[in-house]
Amino acid sequence: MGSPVHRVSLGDTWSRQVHPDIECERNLQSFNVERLTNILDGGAENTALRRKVESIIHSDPKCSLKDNYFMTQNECYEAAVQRKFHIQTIAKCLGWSENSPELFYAYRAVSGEVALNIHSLFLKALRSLGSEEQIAKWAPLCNNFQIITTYAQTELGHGTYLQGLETEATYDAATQEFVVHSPTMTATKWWPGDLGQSATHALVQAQLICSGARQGMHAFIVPIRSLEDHTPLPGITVGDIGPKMGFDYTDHGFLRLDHVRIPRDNMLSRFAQVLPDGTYLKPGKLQINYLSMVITRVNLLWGEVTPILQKACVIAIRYSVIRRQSCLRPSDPEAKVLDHQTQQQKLFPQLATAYAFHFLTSNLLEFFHSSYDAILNRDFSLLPELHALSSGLKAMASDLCSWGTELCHKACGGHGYSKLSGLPSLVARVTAACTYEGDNTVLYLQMARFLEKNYLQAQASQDSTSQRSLPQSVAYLTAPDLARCPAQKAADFLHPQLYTTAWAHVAARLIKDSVHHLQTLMQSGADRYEAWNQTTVMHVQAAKAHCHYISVKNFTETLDKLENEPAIQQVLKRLCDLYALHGILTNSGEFLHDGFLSGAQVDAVRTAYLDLLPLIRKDAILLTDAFDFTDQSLNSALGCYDGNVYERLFEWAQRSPTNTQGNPAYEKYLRPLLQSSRAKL
Ligand SMILES: CCCCCCCCCCCCCCCC(=O)SCCNC(=O)CCNC(=O)[C@H](O)C(C)(C)COP(=O)(O)OP(=O)(O)OC[C@H]1O[C@@H](n2cnc3c(N)ncnc32)[C@H](O)[C@@H]1OP(=O)(O)O
Ligand SMILES: Cc1cc2nc3c(=O)[nH]c(=O)nc-3n(C[C@H](O)[C@H](O)[C@H](O)COP(=O)(O)OP(=O)(O)OC[C@H]3O[C@@H](n4cnc5c(N)ncnc54)[C@H](O)[C@@H]3O)c2cc1C
Repeated sequence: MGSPVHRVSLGDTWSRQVHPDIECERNLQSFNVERLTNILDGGAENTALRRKVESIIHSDPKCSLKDNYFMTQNECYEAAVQRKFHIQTIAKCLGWSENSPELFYAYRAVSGEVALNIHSLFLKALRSLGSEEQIAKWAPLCNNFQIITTYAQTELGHGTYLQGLETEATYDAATQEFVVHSPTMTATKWWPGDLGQSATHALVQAQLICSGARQGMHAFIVPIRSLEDHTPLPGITVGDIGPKMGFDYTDHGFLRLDHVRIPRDNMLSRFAQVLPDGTYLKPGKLQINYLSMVITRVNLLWGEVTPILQKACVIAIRYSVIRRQSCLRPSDPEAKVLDHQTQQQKLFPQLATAYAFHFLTSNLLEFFHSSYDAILNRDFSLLPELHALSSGLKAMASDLCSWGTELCHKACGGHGYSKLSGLPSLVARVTAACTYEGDNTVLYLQMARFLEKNYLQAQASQDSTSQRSLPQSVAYLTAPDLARCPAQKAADFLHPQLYTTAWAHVAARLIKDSVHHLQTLMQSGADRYEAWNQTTVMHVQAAKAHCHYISVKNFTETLDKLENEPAIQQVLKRLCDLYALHGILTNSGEFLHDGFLSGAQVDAVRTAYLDLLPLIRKDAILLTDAFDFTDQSLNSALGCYDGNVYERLFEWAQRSPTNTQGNPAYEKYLRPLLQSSRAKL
């Protein structure tokens, strides 16, 4: 069993007791929390390893997140570099390698708040786009931090439309070099993380120009700062882009290149090559150069986006059993706010989503691992499905995690607005995920294009004798469809088969409608481009419904695998039911539209949904404990395991420099103001 000592980890001398209002929530365990933690970790041995790593990291004060909330942007950055440095030192001592679970757990322990995150993204890009020789040359330099790297793709003028990138890499056969150049102001690289103050090398995505022909976006390794004294190299203008909504600990930067020469070998050449004489060997499809984005989208969902919502749920739900407000009946003591039905209705769908996305992203990661090696070896058969899934699910997960984290912050009332709750920084961080690594609308549209193609293929194979099977995630497009939902009472909506089929029905209808609308516009004379733009709102809706279907189906399949864990299966089934039904209620128009559900059936969904809330309420704290975040990684005065919210909030506020530095405005403005009014008293 994980001892509570592990979780009561802040070690505050005044906090020896767990608050009785949270302690009583843990008295009646309807399932084994430790076992659920093991399932979430992918095995008891992983839980043990994670806790071992956490105790190493937390025992080093240099890795602490304490007082982060009182720092300026520069102080945050410096502290994040210090944490990175110390984690690397520990990793070196203990032999934790680049992609080891130990390093992943170490970053989780410090909530990912380290500098040089994009350095790892560079490595992932190198491993996917670089030749074996290039990997052998550059990876060890990165791993040993002999160089610090960034991924410089986005420009002032373009982030989404990669074909519009303006940075040029022109091959000079006479010297066998590329000349990398920013021809315009808008070609300036803008946003790359670790670029502002840290990186010595950038992976610059630029338009390859070879023998006068433009060949599209390719990746080039460009040295940008001296390895001697860190000053910008000739031809390089580099700096920080200034204050942002969040991510203070990351130095997002800008970069201008003035005819910077790099050797021919610095173009990553797993899929495309320029020979010494300037002959260009095509990679097949240009978009294979986008592979590193697929990898990053999948990894970010697992390592960044989903854990943020999980943490927000832990903080808001723990706080909601300590916070008391109003009496449910006049004679009662004040109620825990979590006992208000509306509070449950705010928080439990977020908790259900956090679990749904944990299992969903874990599955996506598995699909990624099973197809990645084949892709590297130029078998691209699974790439379209992987690209569509990683795009669509990135968009859905970051949208819903962002929405849910914001809701958790609002559900904590005034204290949720304090940075000391930990929630504002989580909101700021997860909001960025809706934009970075591809704007969500744009990514939904990538998924929609895949859906359109497969829908048309499904239609074609129905009309012909040759049946070509569809990718697994869209196989339902050929399955028989019910026109009406057979449910007769609320309890019928608690059958996973029933609500999964309902989601499949809605997704298939929206895909069909969007494709038909597109075709109708084209038949009436619009060209494909115009017709596509006129139907993109419908395509996004269809892609969202499809992603929702995938997530519901995945959650139900996860439950099926838990047959040997009946208590855990039962508690997770409630979350799965809630996730699916919440989705139906918030999109009820789509289910009513063609009469698949009647008004009475939507009422029955609502009844089933509301009946789930008190059942989940009993287990709510245990379900948040099961995520097993340490207090240090939560870094929240509201969310600690022991529930001593008010004492901690008060104590942390005392540490604000504002309380010790004196008030410079007093002498200059307040005193004169007060004194001028005193004369009139
Ligand atoms: C890591 C560990 C975590 C731990 C915790 C760390 C802390 C966490 C810190 C936060 C870290 C933030 C890190 C942010 C780092 C950035 O933000 S880096 C910059 C990311 N930028 C983007 O994502 C740009 C988005 N834009 C795009 O991807 C492309 O421009 C678009 C939207 C796909 C369009 O491209 P296009 O060339 O116009 O292509 P398009 O005509 O749409 O499609 C042509 C074909 O290519 C296919 N295609 C398009 N893209 C792809 C692709 N990627 N693959 C395969 N096929 C593709 C299409 O499906 C289509 O196929 P067909 O239909 O023809 O069969
Ligand atoms: C915190 C953070 C970290 C980042 N880190 C990096 C990094 O390390 N390296 C890097 O290179 N970049 C990085 N970026 C940049 C990021 O990848 C881009 O901002 C992102 O890809 C979105 O592109 P954009 O800014 O050009 O948005 P735009 O495309 O200009 O989006 C503006 C609006 O236009 C809409 N739009 C654009 N195109 C279409 C279309 N085809 N169809 C419909 N609607 C459209 C969008 O939906 C959006 O509403 C980072 C950004 C942030 C915020």
